[in-house]
Amino acid sequence: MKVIECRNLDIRRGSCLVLSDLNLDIENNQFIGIFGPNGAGKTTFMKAVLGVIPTYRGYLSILGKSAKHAQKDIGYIPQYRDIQSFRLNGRDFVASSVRGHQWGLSFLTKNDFKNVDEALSQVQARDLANIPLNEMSGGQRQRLLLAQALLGNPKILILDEPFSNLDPKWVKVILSLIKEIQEQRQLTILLSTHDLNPLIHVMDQVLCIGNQHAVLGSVDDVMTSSVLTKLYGFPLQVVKADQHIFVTSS
Ligand SMILES: Nc1ncnc2c1ncn2[C@@H]1O[C@H](COP(=O)(O)OP(=O)(O)OP(=O)(O)O)[C@@H](O)[C@H]1O
Repeated sequence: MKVIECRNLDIRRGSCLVLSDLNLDIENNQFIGIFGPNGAGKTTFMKAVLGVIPTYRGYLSILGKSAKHAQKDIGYIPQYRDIQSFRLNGRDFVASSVRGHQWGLSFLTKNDFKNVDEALSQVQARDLANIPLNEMSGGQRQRLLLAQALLGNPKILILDEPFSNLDPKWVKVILSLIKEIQEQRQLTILLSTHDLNPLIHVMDQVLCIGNQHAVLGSVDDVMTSSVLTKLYGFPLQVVKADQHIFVTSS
């Protein structure tokens, strides 16, 4: 089943054409790593899928619906969400997004709290329920953001650079958690990153975005010197060694 379908899609931010003539299909239960230079349009693409940026031309279908109508099927962790200074404890923080589509604090039912506790269990964070956010590590807060994204049983998870502030050990921990949840719930995952190496054994395909274009395929097909040189707009070399990928401009 097609989860995301783009046909001749153009996406603009203001007067700038960020993505042009995008054609791609993403199937159900796929883990997609999104890669590309700064400012290429990774966040823009993810926000178009989320239905918060309008598309300019072409066709975009999410789970057979318009992006706006599919919003309830998507869990999202935005880039740079700084929750460090929040005075809430872990459980209240996750609970605060139970009715994410409503303004202000809302009354939560017993069933809502049951769902919050299930989400905390799923990300192995029951022990964080009563701890204030400002006393947690970055990796612990990342678990709570993941718990929030899982509320409402989404079919798609969009994670915008979820590892940017984590050390390699925490990247591994959070990534295994995401993979486990994906397999259990048969989710489609879009995860953007500037380092694909931790994802190599976890993702099904790479979506590389650059120079207004995007290429979707296996790591072997996409992470090549010729594809990256085209998308980055200057000569790049890709070296694969010891199950790692090195991208270099020399
Ligand atoms: N709110 C906005 N209004 C106008 N242009 C924007 C806006 N946000 C981003 N842009 C532009 O859209 C382009 C794509 O930005 P985007 O944030 O999607 O890139 P990215 O690939 O996610 O970058 P990074 O890896 O640095 O996070 C950039 O040229 C950026 O300047």
